[in-house]
Amino acid sequence: MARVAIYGASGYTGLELLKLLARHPHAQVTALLTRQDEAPHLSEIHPQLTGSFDLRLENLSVDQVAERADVAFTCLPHAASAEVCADLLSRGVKVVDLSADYRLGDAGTYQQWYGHEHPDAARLGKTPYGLPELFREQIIGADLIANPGCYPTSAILALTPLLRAGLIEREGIVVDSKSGVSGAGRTPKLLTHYPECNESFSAYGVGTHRHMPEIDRVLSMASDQSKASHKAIEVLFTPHLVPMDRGILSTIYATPKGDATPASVMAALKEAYANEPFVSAVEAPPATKHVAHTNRCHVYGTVVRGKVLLVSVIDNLIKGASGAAVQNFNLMCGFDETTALR
Ligand SMILES: NC(=O)C1=CN([C@@H]2O[C@H](COP(=O)(O)OP(=O)(O)OC[C@H]3O[C@@H](n4cnc5c(N)ncnc54)[C@H](OP(=O)(O)O)[C@@H]3O)[C@@H](O)[C@H]2O)C=CC1
Ligand SMILES: CC(=O)N[C@@H](CCC(=O)OP(=O)(O)O)C(=O)O
Repeated sequence: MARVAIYGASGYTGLELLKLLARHPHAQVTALLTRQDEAPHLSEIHPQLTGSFDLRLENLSVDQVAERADVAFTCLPHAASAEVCADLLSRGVKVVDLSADYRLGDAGTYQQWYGHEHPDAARLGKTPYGLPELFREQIIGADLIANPGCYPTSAILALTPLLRAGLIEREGIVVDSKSGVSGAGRTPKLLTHYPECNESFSAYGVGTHRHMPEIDRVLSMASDQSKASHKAIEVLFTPHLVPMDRGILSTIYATPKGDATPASVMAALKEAYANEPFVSAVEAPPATKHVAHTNRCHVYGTVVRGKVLLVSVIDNLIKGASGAAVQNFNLMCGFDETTALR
C-alpha cells in the first residue's frame, strides 16, 4: 500500500486523479493540499466525490506531508511545482510532477520558453519522461517522474513509430492540435471565460507555445536511438481551443520517406502498439469521444497527396495528465501498470 498526497487537489487534474485513486487497491490518499487555510471538506470542492473520501483539503508543511505520504502528485502550475518537488524529494517522498517543470533537458531552454529561472535546474535532463510506451524502463522504480504535457502525448505517440521505422523525414513535421477547455485548468482565465470561448474556435500560442520544445526534445530522444549524429527534430506546433469540455485531437503532417504507403504507415503504428494496454492503431480517423474519460490514445495514419497524415486522440485530463500519472505511479511503486486504469 502506498500513502498518497495530492498538491493542487482542488483543480481539474486533482479531481481526475482522485476519481482514479478511489478505485486503486494499493493507494491510500492521506493528504490533500491547498494554499487556503479554511480546510474545506473535499465534497465542498468537488461535489462529484461526495461519499468517496472523508478528507479535508489542508495547508500543510512539507514536513507534515512527508510524515503522512510515500508518494506525492503535484498538480500545480509550473515553477510552484518544482519548488515543492525539490522539498519532497529531499525528505524521501517520491513525486509524479504533473506540471511541465522537469520535461525539458536544460535550464537555458526552460528559461527561454517559460520566461523565468528554473527553481530546481540540477534535475533537468535527468528526470524520466513519463510516457511508459516509450520510456518504461526508466520509469520503473524512479523517485521523480516528469508527467508529459497533454498535447505532446498526442503528438509523440503518433509520430515516434514512424520516425523509428524510417517512414517519415525528421524535417518539416507539422502538428496541428485542438483541445477542449479543461486543458486550461479550473483556475479562471480570460481565454476560457464562457462568452470568450463558447461557439468560437481559435488558435493560440502561435509560434510560442511551450509544448513545441517539449515535443522536439522527446521526439529527438525517442527516435535517435542508433544515430547520435542526427540533428535535433524541430516541429511546427499550433494549439487550438475548441468549445468542448475535454479531449485533444492532433492532425499531423510529415514528409514520407522510404517505403511509406497507407499500408506501411498503419503497419508501423500497429506493430509499435501491439502489446500496449492503452494505445491502439485504429483503421479510421478517430474522434475525441472514442477515448473520453479513458487512459487510451487512438492513432490513425495514411498517405495523402505526398504527405503522411496522422490523427491522434486522447482525453487531456486522463491519458494527457492524471491517467498517465497513475500509470507512472504504478510503475514507480511496482504495481501492475494498468491498476485502476482499465
Ligand atoms: N488541465 C489539463 O488538461 C492538464 C494540465 N496539466 C498540468 O497539470 C498542472 C495542474 O493543472 P490543472 O489541474 O488543470 O490546474 P487547475 O488550475 O485546475 O488547478 C491547479 C491548482 O493548483 C493550486 N495553485 C494554483 N496556483 C498556485 C500557485 N501559484 N502555487 C501553489 N498552488 C497553486 C490551486 O489550488 P488551491 O487554490 O486550492 O491552492 C489550483 O486549484 C498544471 O501544471 C497543468 O499545466 C498537464 C496536462 C494536462
Ligand atoms: C487548452 C489549454 O489551455 N491547454 C493548456 C495545456 C495544458 C498542459 O498540458 O499544460 P502543461 O504543459 O503546463 O502541463 C495550455 O495550452 O497551456
